[in-house]
Amino acid sequence: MVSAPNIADHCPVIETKNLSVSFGGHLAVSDVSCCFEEGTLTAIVGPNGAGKTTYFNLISGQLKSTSGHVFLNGEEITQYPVARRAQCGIGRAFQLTNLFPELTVQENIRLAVQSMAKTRDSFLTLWSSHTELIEKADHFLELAGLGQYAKANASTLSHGNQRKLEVAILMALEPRVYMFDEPTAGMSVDEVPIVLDLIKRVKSEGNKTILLVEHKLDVIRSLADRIVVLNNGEVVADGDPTTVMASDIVREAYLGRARQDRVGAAK
Ligand SMILES: Nc1ncnc2c1ncn2[C@@H]1O[C@H](COP(=O)(O)OP(=O)(O)OP(=O)(O)O)[C@@H](O)[C@H]1O
Repeated sequence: MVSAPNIADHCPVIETKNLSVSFGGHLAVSDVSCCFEEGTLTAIVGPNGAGKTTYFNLISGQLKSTSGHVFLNGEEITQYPVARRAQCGIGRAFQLTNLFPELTVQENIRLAVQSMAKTRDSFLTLWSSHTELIEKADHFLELAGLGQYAKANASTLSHGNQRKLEVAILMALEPRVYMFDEPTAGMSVDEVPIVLDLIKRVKSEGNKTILLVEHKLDVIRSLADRIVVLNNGEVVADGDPTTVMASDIVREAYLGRARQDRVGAAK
């Protein structure tokens, strides 16, 4: 067993050490060691099949690693199941699987607020603070720009509004680590800014650690403090966005830009 990082010196919020998983001999994530600090937003990028979602699954607990370790605030959580990791503060927005489609938008958020309150308070306190719970749910509802849909069933919302609701639910759960997997996928151009603003709002709290799997360069540019590039399950670049995006190998192979730029310049 690998010893936990030295908490006295410095302790990243999330750390993966030599993390690997293979599927029938295919190494989908290969020996990935990365630290993610409080107050930062890291974009995990790479071509299709690079291992981004698999790496996310290993951190949030959906998948068990073949080898390696995951730490949260210095505590080893490698063997913890998903629910325990969530209780410890890892929050992940799935592609709409977190929603209760037959409940209203307001009820969906209220459930999240309520589950947070339950972990903190007794039922007696809960009962007396019922109004406070609703007010808090409405606060997240408004933040997500979903006020007008409060009484609508979640299943009746557009895809974009369902994604917003998902982010609002995640915010209501107040995790320490936010994991977003392509949060704007399938959204119309005018819906994207609301989700980006929500993520910026989380970021502005300054004490959250945000991981984002994303393909869209403009989204990465507007949000990321750091980019980690995966290819064939391995980290091939890691650094500040300007440096990583300017790197030829990354632009050409993983972001698909260098060739386009050259073609554009030659015209
Ligand atoms: N449950 C699984 N069983 C077998 N192979 C898997 C499984 N999950 C992922 N893989 C394989 O692992 C590799 C990494 O997949 P992953 O979904 O993590 O890539 P990705 O970078 O998220 O890709 P994309 O950008 O297309 O979503 C791929 O080759 C994929 O086929």
